[in-house]
Amino acid sequence: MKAVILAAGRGTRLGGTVKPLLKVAGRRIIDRTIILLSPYVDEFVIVAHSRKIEEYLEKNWKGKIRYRIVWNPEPEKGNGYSFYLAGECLKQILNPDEKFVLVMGDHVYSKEFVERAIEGEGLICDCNPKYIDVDEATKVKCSGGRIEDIGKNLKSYDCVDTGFFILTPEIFSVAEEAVREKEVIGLSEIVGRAKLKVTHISGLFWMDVDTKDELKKARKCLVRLAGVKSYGDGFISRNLNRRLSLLISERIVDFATPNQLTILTFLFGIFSALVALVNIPLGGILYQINSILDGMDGEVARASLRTSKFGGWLDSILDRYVDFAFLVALAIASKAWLISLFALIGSVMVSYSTERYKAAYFEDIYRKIPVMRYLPGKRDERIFVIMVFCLLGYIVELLWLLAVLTNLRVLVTMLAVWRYGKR
Ligand SMILES: O=P(O)(O)O[C@H]1[C@@H](O)[C@@H](OP(=O)(O)O[C@@H]2[C@@H](O)[C@H](O)[C@@H](O)[C@H](O)[C@@H]2O)[C@H](O)[C@@H](O)[C@@H]1O
Ligand SMILES: Nc1ccn([C@@H]2O[C@H](COP(=O)(O)O)[C@@H](O)[C@H]2O)c(=O)n1
Ligand SMILES: [Mg+2]
Repeated sequence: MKAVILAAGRGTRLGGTVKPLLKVAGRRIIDRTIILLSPYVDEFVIVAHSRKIEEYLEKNWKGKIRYRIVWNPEPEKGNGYSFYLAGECLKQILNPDEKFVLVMGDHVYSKEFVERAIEGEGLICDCNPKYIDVDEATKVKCSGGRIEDIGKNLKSYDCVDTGFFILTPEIFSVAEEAVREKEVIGLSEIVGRAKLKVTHISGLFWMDVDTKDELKKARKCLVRLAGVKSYGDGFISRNLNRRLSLLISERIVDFATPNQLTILTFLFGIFSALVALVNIPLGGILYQINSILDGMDGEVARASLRTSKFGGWLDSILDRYVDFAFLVALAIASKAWLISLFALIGSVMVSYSTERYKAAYFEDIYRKIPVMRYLPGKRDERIFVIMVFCLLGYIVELLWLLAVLTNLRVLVTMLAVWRYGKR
């Protein structure tokens, strides 16, 4: 499938910025579009006006994707003219009934939106837009599953235009006719004339980034939506830690990489263990802060489409070292060596048992065996309990609780896998 990205806009409301090169939640808009469409698209046709786009693609995408640039020297003629120029190029390479994707260069889409939209037909519309200012949106009046009327100033409308289209080459004749008749032509007029089919998608994230406020909102939404893991977060993480880590993640997503955050969080965790050697209450507080910060790497990774097997593996490995270091600090402070050993083994085995399930069954245990999600003893819960007991000064009691809780959880995990998780 081919994809057209209209990237010839002048970005007037953003001071002439080349909007497709704007960084939103750690990814330039054009990168996010290419990454999300690449599983479905074998060649991109990018309509551009700025040489910066050509230079950027040359530096970052040459050899990784097939693309060609169509120059639009007259962006003032409207995005319909840009689409017409793309058509003049696409007509040479598309079969008569071959579908292709058309997206706007300044729109940001979630992975879930693209997965649904790519299966659609015609103009992808949103009946219940949750993230945009509807007053600014292009509205669509439908009749019989097709566009009856389209424009920003419609009084009566059924949905809004998401800027995502699944088209066929027959649209090009409509574009040619429109360009012959008018000096300035909008894409809306072309698809309106064509009475394009409409596919409705609702409740999924997409945004048109035209202003600084929309840029900030898109970043915040992407971090919050993609930032949280679907499963695997414990009670403390879901109800406390994520609320705090997301606030930080949305402020640093454009400046830090997931792996940098993993390493920084690890160093902070080791620091909390060293502090615990001399001041257990303070060490406990720092350990809980470390636990909160440990959510940032994944949040930034998911929001910026930069998750990696290595990063996830590194995150998990370094968490074990932090847990080990802190429990060793408690053992030294309490001199309760034997029970500390059992607490240490149990803590590591909680993580090992769930991660080993993933390696053995190639499934997430929390997805496959839902009851596991409610079993206490996940890292966020352990660390919060450790902080409380450190503040109260009950270290030996804490070590006994951890030793019993963690090893019992591993036993229950084995029973749960035996009962529910075997193939
Ligand atoms: O003992 P468990 O809970 O199994 O340990 C898991 C934990 O290390 C995961 O780390 P991640 O960064 O994904 O989870 C964070 C927690 O560590 C923090 O405590 C919490 O506050 C934060 O919100 C995140 O949930 C590893 O990825 C797993 O591999 C590991 O099993
Ligand atoms: N450097 C990293 C760190 C983490 N990830 C991914 O995030 C998951 C952990 O999510 P948290 O929000 O709980 O930290 C981890 O399993 C990886 O999938 C990453 O890709 N790179
Ligand atoms: Mg993490």
